[in-house]
Amino acid sequence: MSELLTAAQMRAIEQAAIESDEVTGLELMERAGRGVVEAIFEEWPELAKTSHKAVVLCGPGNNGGDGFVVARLLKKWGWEVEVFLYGDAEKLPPDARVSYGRWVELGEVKPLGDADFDIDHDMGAKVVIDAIFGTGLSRPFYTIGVVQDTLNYYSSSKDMPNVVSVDIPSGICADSGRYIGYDDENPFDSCVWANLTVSFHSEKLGHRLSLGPIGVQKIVVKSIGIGRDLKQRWEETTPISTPDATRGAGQVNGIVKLVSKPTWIGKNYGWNKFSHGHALILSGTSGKGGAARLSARGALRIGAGLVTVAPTPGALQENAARLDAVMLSPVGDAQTLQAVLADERFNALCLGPGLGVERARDLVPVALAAKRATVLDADALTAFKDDPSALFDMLHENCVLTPHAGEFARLFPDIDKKLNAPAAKGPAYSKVDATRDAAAQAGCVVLFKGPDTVIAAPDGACSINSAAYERSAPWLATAGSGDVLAGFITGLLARGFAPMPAAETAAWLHVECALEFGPGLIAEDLPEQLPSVFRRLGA
Ligand SMILES: NC(=O)C1=CN([C@@H]2O[C@H](COP(=O)(O)OP(=O)(O)OC[C@H]3O[C@@H](n4cnc5c(N)ncnc54)[C@H](O)[C@@H]3O)[C@@H](O)[C@H]2O)[C@@H](O)CC1
Ligand SMILES: Nc1ncnc2c1ncn2[C@@H]1O[C@H](COP(=O)(O)OP(=O)(O)O)[C@@H](O)[C@H]1O
Ligand SMILES: [K+]
Repeated sequence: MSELLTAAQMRAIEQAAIESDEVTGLELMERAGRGVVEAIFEEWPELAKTSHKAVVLCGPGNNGGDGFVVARLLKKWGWEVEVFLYGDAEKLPPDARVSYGRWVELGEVKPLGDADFDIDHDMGAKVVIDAIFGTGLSRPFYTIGVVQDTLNYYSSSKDMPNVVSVDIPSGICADSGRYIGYDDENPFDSCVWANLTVSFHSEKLGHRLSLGPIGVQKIVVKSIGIGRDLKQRWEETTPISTPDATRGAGQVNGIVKLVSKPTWIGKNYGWNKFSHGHALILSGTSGKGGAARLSARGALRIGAGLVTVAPTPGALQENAARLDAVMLSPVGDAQTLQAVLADERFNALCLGPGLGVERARDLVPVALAAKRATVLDADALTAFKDDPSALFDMLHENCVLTPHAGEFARLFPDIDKKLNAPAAKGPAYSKVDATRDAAAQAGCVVLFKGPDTVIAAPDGACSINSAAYERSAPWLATAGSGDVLAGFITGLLARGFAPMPAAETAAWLHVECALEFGPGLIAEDLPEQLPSVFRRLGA
């Protein structure tokens, strides 16, 4: 899995490199600028063939410094380059000041002010470089409206320039993906909208979270030669509990992972079905069984040895007519569930999809008392909205909660309030912060759904399953798809996966199934994609 860094983590890694005399800050800036130019020519090879015009917008920090390097390199490549600076050249940080000085030997710098700025629209710039703010954006940048107006002007012209953001589009918080100072509900003209974003060393959280990917559009990461061994040294010398001024304790080297292709998913067919566990999916009353059947199908396809659906006695016929490989066992009340769970072979439970809130309130305590690996979703979460702490008191470390945004708000109202407060300054409280806080509060793994699904454990371990860029699958937001995800997790738990890898692997496969099918997908299609996805993975 690759790593997603916060601005503070990136700064610490850069600092460690500089302090070890491996490299200077100015060299890193040069490498960053070179990386941007390389990425431009890789993305649009025709641009490298003849000279063109670029407009470079520089800001008051080191992101602006990168911009001056790009301007110089493009000029040396023979391009016409027009440079604007937001801020005062005399106040630039040292490395950016040097890069500015190297540029002014080649060309002029015009002011980029709060009013309209004077780009010659007829010049036909092929590329606009956004080097106004990077990881250091700390407060709202309302001039973005002026910048974006100018870019919009270009966008409506025939010869549209390519907007390339250095590190992250200006206006986006690198830690949270939120647009600082703007209303998340109405984010237009609140950040630079790039065609390509070129970041350095590792992606930042903001490239994957929240609205980040909308502004980023396409992300390329360029090496700036900071060695892995150096990062390892930094991690070893930075205890996990080191407090960080901006993030609180325990989050400096608690690096978030980007969930990627699982290294192992294969089922060992040398064993028998009992060695792959027996999942029990609790279901509801007659006419409400679809959701649990979707979960059951998901659990079976992902490789649970046996799957049993447990509806009310009255819903037995309905389910019998719809299920073949999945078994049935009626559960009328809490007592019956307790009796069923006397059979130790049921090693993974799923409660929530189509369960009914009343029934969930009765059955969840019995299920949790049985201490099996347990997924709680949908009604099993909503059932505790009036007293979430009653649920948290019963949870154990083998549980996974899978809330969508609405369920998250019901179970964790205080955390949700923080997450939804306007992002007035950077770094803003993020979905990663929220999910970590929720996992700590609940005492188990929490998987917070969305195109940026965040999975966190109580010890701070955290990963993002991103359905952005080449894995964008908006058609996955279809009725019942969450039920299938709950089933996937339950199936992997039945197979013996620990909660965190079960949640990560299930979420990754869930998106993979959606990509495999494509638009037009309905929830029933998801489990049916697993065989071909597994084949592709060589499982
Ligand atoms: N950390 C690293 O390892 C490297 C960083 N580099 C570049 O350096 C960037 C980070 O540089 P900085 O930390 O200087 O951050 P930025 O260049 O993003 O800007 C920070 C500066 O802008 C000011 N500022 C923040 N929000 C403002 C607002 N709304 N209006 C006006 N001023 C505002 C801050 O007070 C600070 O002076 C990265 O994004 C990257 O482009 C690269 O040079 C390569 C290496
Ligand atoms: N824009 C999106 N792109 C990719 N996946 C998404 C998107 N929006 C939602 N999802 C995923 O779709 C699923 C929806 O689950 P959920 O909200 O529980 O719906 P339901 O209750 O109908 O099953 C979740 O796995 C979520 O992560
Ligand atoms: K930028």
